[in-house]
Amino acid sequence: MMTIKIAIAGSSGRMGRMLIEAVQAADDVILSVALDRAGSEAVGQDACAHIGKNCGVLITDQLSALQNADILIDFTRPEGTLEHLIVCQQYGVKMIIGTTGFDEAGRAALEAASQKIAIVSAYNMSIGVNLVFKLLEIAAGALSHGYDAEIVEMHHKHKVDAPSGTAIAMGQAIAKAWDQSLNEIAVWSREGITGPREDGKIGFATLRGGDVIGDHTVVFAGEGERIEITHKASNRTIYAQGSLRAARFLQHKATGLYDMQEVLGLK
Ligand SMILES: NC(=O)C1=CN([C@@H]2O[C@H](COP(=O)(O)OP(=O)(O)OC[C@H]3O[C@@H](n4cnc5c(N)ncnc54)[C@H](OP(=O)(O)O)[C@@H]3O)[C@@H](O)[C@H]2O)C=CC1
Ligand SMILES: O=C(O)C1=N[C@H](C(=O)O)C[C@H](O)C1
Repeated sequence: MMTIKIAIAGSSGRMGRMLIEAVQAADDVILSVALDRAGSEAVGQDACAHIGKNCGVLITDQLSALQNADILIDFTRPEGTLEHLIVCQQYGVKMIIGTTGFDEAGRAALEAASQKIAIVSAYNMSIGVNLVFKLLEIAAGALSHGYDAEIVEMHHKHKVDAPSGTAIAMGQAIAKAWDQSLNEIAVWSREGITGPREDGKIGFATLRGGDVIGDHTVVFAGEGERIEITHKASNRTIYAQGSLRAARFLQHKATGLYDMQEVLGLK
């Protein structure tokens, strides 16, 4: 069994810490690089300090350290991920990207880079949410007439993007089943005298507060009944474990852009 050398970006972030812990606990991966951005107080500290361990990998802001990794796992911000993407192409380092909030140009950059390196990019790395995407395909296919789709998500108060990447991906799954483009039929928020709801639209509602890790509900509301499909995360370890599955999957890929459905064999 080959040990995969893992680099982690945003090492002192909520997901970065969780990923370091997961890498430490697994026996087929090893932490070789821990990155944080220049100016972060974490730079120079041992990457495992938050779990009361000394793993001998110091957090660095030097992206050239990436040449010591096989795969970078990146849960940061779009601008950070896009910077890392350039360096990963330079050194032939594969990427697992959990960062949300990319615009069209950002997504195009990932697509272009995937001709040089293998990338898994997914707005949600958990098995549960990826299974929900499948359920949504079935539900939306069966409920394409006479049902209104609404997506409600709630996250912790530190989250900076809205709606969540997962909510957008859920909308995309429904729109695809309806043979539509999400941008054409999404109602991203509502306020004031909105008029009656139009048929065929997908509505989004965003809640932020406290320490909620990630709740998503899709409602299909019809005359006389309502179907609700909900996923609630209670621990970030689901995203870290999904990322490690993606790392094992990427071991056998040289180039290409993949999602978690492909990693989990759900496509
Ligand atoms: N796909 C999935 O399954 C999941 C995706 N996410 C996504 O992951 C991302 C991170 O979430 P979370 O860990 O909660 O966020 P945090 O804010 O806790 O952590 C972000 C980390 O990235 C660093 N960072 C911020 N900007 C940059 C930059 N420009 N360059 C390099 N590093 C940077 C931060 O450093 P500093 O503190 O110095 O700013 C911090 O260490 C979000 O986009 C979130 O939506 C989250 C959970 C699951
Ligand atoms: O920022 C978060 O925390 C999360 N972000 C992802 C998203 O935007 O969908 C995934 C998960 O919901 C947690």
